[in-house]
Order: sequence, then C-alpha cells, then structure tokens
Amino acid sequence: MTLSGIHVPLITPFAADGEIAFDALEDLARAALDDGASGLVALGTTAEVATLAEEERRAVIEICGRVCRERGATLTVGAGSADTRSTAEALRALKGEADAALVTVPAFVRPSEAGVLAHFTALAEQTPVPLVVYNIPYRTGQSVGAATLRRLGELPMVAGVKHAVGGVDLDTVALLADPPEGFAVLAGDDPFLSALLALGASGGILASAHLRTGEFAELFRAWRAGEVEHARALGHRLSLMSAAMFAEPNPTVLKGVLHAQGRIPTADVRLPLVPASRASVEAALRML
Ligand SMILES: O=C(O)C1=N[C@H](C(=O)O)C[C@H](O)C1
Repeated sequence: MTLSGIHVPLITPFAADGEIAFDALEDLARAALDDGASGLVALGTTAEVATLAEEERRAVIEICGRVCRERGATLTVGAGSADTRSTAEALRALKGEADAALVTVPAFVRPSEAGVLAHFTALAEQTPVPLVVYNIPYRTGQSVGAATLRRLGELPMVAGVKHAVGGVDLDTVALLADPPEGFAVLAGDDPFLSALLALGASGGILASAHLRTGEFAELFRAWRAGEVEHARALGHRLSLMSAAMFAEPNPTVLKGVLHAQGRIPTADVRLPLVPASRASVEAALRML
C-alpha cells in the first residue's frame, strides 16, 4: 500500500458524564474526510488511547472504519506497546479492521536501534496489516537514525514512518534524500509538516488537521504540484496555527478549540491530562 496525503488522528470527545461522545466522534470523522483528508487514524496519542477501555477502543475502531469505508479512505489504527509479543497479538486482532497499523517504537525500555529493528522485524513477520513505524523519541526515549529507518523501510510489511523528531535534523534530511522504494515518510510533528513536504515527505499524520483540514490538504497538493510560493506562504500560516495547538500537552488545546467551536460537547480529557488553560485555548482560537 502507498500512504500519502493528510491523515487526521482523531481525538476522543467525552460527554459531561465522562463517556465517549460517539456522535461527535462520527461527525469529526466525516468532516475530516469531507474536507479533504486522505485518511483517519484511530487510537493515536491524540485519542488519549492509554485511557480508553478495551470496549471503548473497539467502538472507536468500528465508527472510524465505517466512515472510512463509506468514503473510500484509509484507516490506520494505533497498536503497540513496549512488548513485542503483545504488540503482535494486537496486530493480529486488526485483520479486516484496518488498512494499516501505527506502531510506536517501544517506549521507556530504550532497547537500542538493534532492538528496535528486531522488534519490527518480528512484527513484520506476523502482522496481517501494513505497519507504520511511529518514530517519536521525545515520547519513547529511543532515537532511531536514518540508517535504521531505511532498514525498517525495506521490511516487506512496513509501509512507512510517522516521523516526529521535533525538528528537521540530519537524519530526516538523509532519509528523505534516499527513502526505500514505496516507503512513505509522513510528518508527525505538526509545525514541521510544510518543511518535510518541501523535502519530499508523502504527507502527514497531524492532530491540528482537525482544524482547517482543507488548507492542510491544499498544502500537500501545492507542494506536490511544485507551487512553491503558494505552498511556502500557506505552510507558514498553518505551522504557526499548529504550534499554538501544542502550547500544552496534546490534545488539550485542540479539545478546547473544538469545544469553543461547538463541535464537541466538552473539552474534557482523562487523567493524567488536565484541560488546557483558557489563555492557551484563546491564543489558539486567534490563530484560526
Ligand atoms: O495521535 C497522533 O497520531 C499524533 N500525536 C502527536 C502527539 O501527540 O505527540 C501529535 C501529532 O499531531 C499526531
């Protein structure tokens, strides 16, 4: 499979009683695809996945899958833990449910790059769906350089990487200069989307694309079409808006904004997250 374009990792909206607001989730899913996203990501970090019970996770996958099937869009589902065996088991459960799985580099364990390669090699042998490696060292504590990413990209069931290293470093430039055939490099740090697209990234998985989704899709199209002046100006505007969404831990500011827009019933998050301050939400709203 070839992954490209803008993919929206959906938040999990909560009602006042703390339960998932499924209607609001479905509305967000439909709006993202209607406004130009190529796909949805269910159960990403933006979904507060660590706080969702098993039956809640299944219900989220069901809704996102139904909306994606209706629209012919790609559904990627977050699956992964610091344990190879249980990650393989979670992947097997995605057979027929997802087009791809977003699998985080094992967090906290810090297994070395050789361990990361061994983890994904074992998963690639067992998974029924293509894998997207989620490279996010500030959350996992494990960096993965361009040489290892290239080797991961050569594994038969690895379709791409969600690349979120907090900037445009030398490994990012080296990987994008020479990616393995058919390997999608997707921007995973919202403020750096435009810079990575300029370097040849295939798209992005971006929480802030809940907002101004059509402009994110236009940014992707414009870089692809080589409309540099237009893409650069649009990219600058969207990057600054994205930065405002990440002034406090994701997705707290985003939820504050979506609630202020009347798109979700509350801005509630589950502990250990706490709601964003009013000042951060108001600052983000001013950037829209
Ligand atoms: O859930 C995701 O996928 C994303 N998570 C990132 C994070 O919270 O660190 C941000 C990115 O926009 C998408």
